[in-house]
Amino acid sequence: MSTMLTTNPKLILVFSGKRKSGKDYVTDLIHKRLGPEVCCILRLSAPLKEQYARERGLDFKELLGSGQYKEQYRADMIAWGERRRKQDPGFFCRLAQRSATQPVWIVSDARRLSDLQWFWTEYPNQTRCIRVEASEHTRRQRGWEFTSGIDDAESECGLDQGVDFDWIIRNDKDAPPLEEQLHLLFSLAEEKAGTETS
Ligand SMILES: Nc1ncnc2c1ncn2[C@@H]1O[C@H](COP(=O)(O)OP(=O)(O)O)[C@@H](O)[C@H]1O
Ligand SMILES: C[C@@](O)(CCOP(=O)(O)OP(=O)(O)O)CC(=O)O
Repeated sequence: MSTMLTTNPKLILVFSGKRKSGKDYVTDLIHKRLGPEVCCILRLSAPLKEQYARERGLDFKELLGSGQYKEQYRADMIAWGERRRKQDPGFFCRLAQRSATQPVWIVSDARRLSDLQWFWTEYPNQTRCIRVEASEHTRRQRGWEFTSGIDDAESECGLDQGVDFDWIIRNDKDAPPLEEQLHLLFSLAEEKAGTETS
């Protein structure tokens, strides 16, 4: 199924990172700083969870949350999503961007090379890839526990090698403040959106 690309963004920031590394925390911070007129957050997992919840009569909002509810279904959602991606690697990317109209898009949850390749192919000049990193100690403090079949599978490891990220954001207590690490990214976004203040 091919979806017409509905708008032409100036900048697409594609984030990835392990569970509890802080993808949502960092992208929410950027969204608050740039504002909803300038940027929107696209979650590739949102259309997946919406369809999965509909098919199984589950609570979509709970699946979008960060609690234990989604963890119960994560393995099955991964398998369900991978079956869809096998037929059409860009399926969730197209659905996630269909109503985006702002000049800056923040994709908060890329997990596979096919996710990055879709954006690089459709928007080669606008796409930048950012990796959010946190130590396992930090992630455990945030509620992460290693789960075999998930944390050693493509959903969590698909971008561990072979990607030359444009930025790496270290999201640990001993890392430089996020505002400092994100400074150049904020400047780029404001320049591309034409909102930079001199
Ligand atoms: N720099 C930070 N300072 C304080 N809390 C953080 C920070 N980064 C992440 N968190 C918290 O850790 C938890 C996991 O972060 P989240 O962004 O949901 O991770 P991910 O989306 O990568 O799974 C959330 O409760 C979030 O509020
Ligand atoms: C089936 C998934 O889309 C579920 C992703 O759920 P979240 O995006 O909520 O995950 P984290 O925020 O990293 O904990 C993963 C996939 O492989 O597509």
